[in-house]
Amino acid sequence: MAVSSAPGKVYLFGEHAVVYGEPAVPCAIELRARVDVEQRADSKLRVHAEDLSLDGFTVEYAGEPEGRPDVDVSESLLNAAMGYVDSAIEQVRDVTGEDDVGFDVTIESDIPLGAGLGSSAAVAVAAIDAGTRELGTTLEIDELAERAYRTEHEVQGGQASRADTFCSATGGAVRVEGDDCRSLEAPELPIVIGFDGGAGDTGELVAGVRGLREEYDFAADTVEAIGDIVRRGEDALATGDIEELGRLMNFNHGLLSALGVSSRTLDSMVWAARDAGAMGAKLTGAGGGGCIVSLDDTDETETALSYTPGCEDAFRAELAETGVARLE
Ligand SMILES: Nc1ncnc2c1ncn2[C@@H]1O[C@H](COP(=O)(O)OP(=O)(O)O)[C@@H](O)[C@H]1O
Ligand SMILES: C[C@@](O)(CCOP(=O)(O)O)CC(=O)O
Ligand SMILES: [Mg+2]
Repeated sequence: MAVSSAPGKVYLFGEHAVVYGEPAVPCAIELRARVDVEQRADSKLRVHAEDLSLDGFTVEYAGEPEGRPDVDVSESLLNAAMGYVDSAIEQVRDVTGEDDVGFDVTIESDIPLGAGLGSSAAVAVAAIDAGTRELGTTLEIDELAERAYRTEHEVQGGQASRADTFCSATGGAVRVEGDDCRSLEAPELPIVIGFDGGAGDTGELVAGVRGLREEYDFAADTVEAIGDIVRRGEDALATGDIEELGRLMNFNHGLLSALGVSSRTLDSMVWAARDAGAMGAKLTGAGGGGCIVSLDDTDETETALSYTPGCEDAFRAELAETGVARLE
């Protein structure tokens, strides 16, 4: 058996715009997905994922050729739920050339699903890493990140950036622009996360922004303006100017909101954080529901969020210096 874990992330800046070639700066956090992979004697794929629930069902499912799990949900919901693991295993088969190999896969994760903290990327990175190692191949980190990106690209309907997967594979703060992926020096950041208990569908939200961008020049300009914010944000990170980082995060949230990917609860958590004195607050990830990220070195934001209607959980997040971890 091989076991790997990989971290989730928050976006300091640049989600969505990064899909269209603008830069983004995500930052890995100490919430991890752990994936155990064991080769089977046959070619079946059996996935045990306790945290994955569909309309209240916890799913244990056998992938092809055993077919779909026996739950009463639509095919599209099922594909959204199962797609990342299925596709990660396809990458393992492709990279090793062992097309008929079967696996038992067990996933345990601290990262809420679909909440903008990059659970999909962490699961893809850890699954591909453990799956390839189980077959005796240890991938370089860049190759692992690239393979995990292909998984996100496929499941998100051909629309994905390398940001989440590179960040999860390498850890730390990173900068991604197209296929240029690099690690960044970052000061210690007082990150506080608010979670509304909900989720958004990344593929759908990305498609929504794409539609706006094609329909309206000013939406395309908004995407470019997010790129400008990221470039200024990089300067602020380099000089350790956390107040400026906060102001830029606020601006970034406004533009994401204009692109239609915020929600009432994300907005109310953002405002609760700002009212409590956070230096900045914005949604993180695809949006629609899920998490906000804010910067505050006092306890005020965490406390205010915990009393904010719609906020289910508020917690401080540490930067994860380690990306993929090879545990067994
Ligand atoms: N613990 C898990 N077990 C199984 N699949 C998971 C797990 N965590 C995430 N996933 C996969 O990732 C998907 C969520 O990814 P996504 O919508 O991109 O949101 P995010 O990456 O922000 O969490 C889930 O629908 C599921 O396919
Ligand atoms: C919206 C996007 O920029 C980030 C999605 O992040 P998450 O899956 O919501 O954690 C999409 C992408 O970069 O592939
Ligand atoms: Mg994702």
